[in-house]
Amino acid sequence: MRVHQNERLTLPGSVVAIGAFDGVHRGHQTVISEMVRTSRLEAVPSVVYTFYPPPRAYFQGAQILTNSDEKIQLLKDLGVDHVVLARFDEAYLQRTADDFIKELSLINPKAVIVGKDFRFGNNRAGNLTSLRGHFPVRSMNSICCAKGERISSTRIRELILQGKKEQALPLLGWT
Ligand SMILES: Cc1cc2nc3c(=O)[nH]c(=O)nc-3n(C[C@H](O)[C@H](O)[C@H](O)COP(=O)(O)O)c2cc1C
Ligand SMILES: Nc1ncnc2c1ncn2[C@@H]1O[C@H](COP(=O)(O)OP(=O)(O)OP(=O)(O)O)[C@@H](O)[C@H]1O
Repeated sequence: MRVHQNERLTLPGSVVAIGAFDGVHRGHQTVISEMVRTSRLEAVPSVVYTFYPPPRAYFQGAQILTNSDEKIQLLKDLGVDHVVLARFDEAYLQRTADDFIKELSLINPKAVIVGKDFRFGNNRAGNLTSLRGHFPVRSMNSICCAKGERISSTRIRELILQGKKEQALPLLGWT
């Protein structure tokens, strides 16, 4: 697996999943495994485009579940070919939705996998509709825990803050 920081990745074809992926929890693992499977079917490399620090940590001071090294190792274990680790800072936030679309165009995605409420670009101007104007976009159904709740980094952070680590660990699902 190759990690790209502060450099533009260029590929003739790819399948890409975009998101914070903080904790690389069981929901993320399902999304990424499915993305890797699709990339193999399409015979193109798999790419995870992620941010560090996670946007929620940057904006809301949320606890970070995995530092960048831990996140990279977990992504490697899932069979990902390339990780773009965008440094999420004041300069990055200035990039427009068009800038982001241009950057994604460099990897010629055959599929872009994002959450249903994904926003991108300065002032969160880009959304699923604008992304769909340029690439085939997919969202996955929610992976839920045994109690039926959607697994999320936010839920796991809450459990850890409440001292319920024994409930958080199965949601992270690291083995
Ligand atoms: C190029 C780029 C610029 C962004 N600029 C802003 C911004 O100005 N304000 C903001 O609240 N979020 C900004 N974001 C963050 C997104 O709103 C969002 O948190 C991020 O894409 C992570 O998606 P996720 O929440 O689905 O994991 C930007 C994201 C990207 C990719
Ligand atoms: N439980 C889940 N089931 C299916 N897909 C998920 C699940 N959790 C996250 N994803 C997907 O993983 C990608 C990255 O999501 P993100 O990092 O925003 O996760 P999150 O756990 O919802 O984070 P947060 O709670 O901090 O908002 C998105 O495509 C999102 O839809």
